[in-house]
Amino acid sequence: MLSIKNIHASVEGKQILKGIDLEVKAGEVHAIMGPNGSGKSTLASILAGREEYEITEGSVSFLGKDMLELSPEDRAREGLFLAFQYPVEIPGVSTTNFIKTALNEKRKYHGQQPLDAVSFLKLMKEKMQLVEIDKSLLTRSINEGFSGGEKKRNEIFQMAMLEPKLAILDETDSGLDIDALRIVANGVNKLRNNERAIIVITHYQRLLDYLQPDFVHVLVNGRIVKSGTKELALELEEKGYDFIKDELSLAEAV
Ligand SMILES: Nc1ncnc2c1ncn2[C@@H]1O[C@H](COP(=O)(O)OP(=O)(O)OP(=O)(O)O)[C@@H](O)[C@H]1O
Repeated sequence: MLSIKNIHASVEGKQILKGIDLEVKAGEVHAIMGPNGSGKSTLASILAGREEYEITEGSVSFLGKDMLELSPEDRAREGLFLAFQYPVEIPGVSTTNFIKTALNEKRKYHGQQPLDAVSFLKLMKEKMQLVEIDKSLLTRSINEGFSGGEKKRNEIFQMAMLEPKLAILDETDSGLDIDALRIVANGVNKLRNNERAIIVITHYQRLLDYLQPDFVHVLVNGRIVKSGTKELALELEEKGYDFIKDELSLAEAV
């Protein structure tokens, strides 16, 4: 599904990613954790194709294609979805219209007819139940005046509607109350299947309790310095990042 090899990236001349390697297969859920400022969102941004990030070395293949050669729009049409850490407000555009346009663009790219109004509404209804989102939010301008939790739930609703091959959730758990966290995590779990991969960027073990990732990676200072199973997240919760930094300094000294 996704193969990241030796990615180096910089922004405004500052090197942030210093050699990332990551292999993600269909059906897998990967969690990326790491201290503030270590480069987690930057990794998500370069995968989505944000232009201010310069990739200075390395390659990314997505579904067998050279991802870095694709425009951000084509990456989305190919099946990439990014749930933003800070979802943007788009005044004057309702979530419903936004999703309808995105969905039909994707269908057109894959040679399919636009979804008719009845099928679209049926799909909306089904997915609304999945993420337990209030109908009134969908007719309002995207994210305008939404609470932090509503914005995050709206991101997962968009994911449910667009049915991506690869979803990257950047701190989707931040700002959620305990019930909303459970609802969002359950929504994500329902969207798991053998043909879809999910990368979750998070600071909190609690989300991973619900999601049960297959792999956990720790990103420190622009590199993945440790990978493991979900037990690694428990160890991090207990010991903090210092033990990894200590291991790193020991390895460097040796
Ligand atoms: N557009 C930008 N302009 C300048 N610096 C940037 C930009 N984007 C990221 N950086 C810098 O890159 C570094 C990594 O930031 P990034 O947001 O990727 O970290 P993160 O691991 O996601 O952090 P957090 O856990 O706090 O969200 C930080 O020092 C940040 O200030």
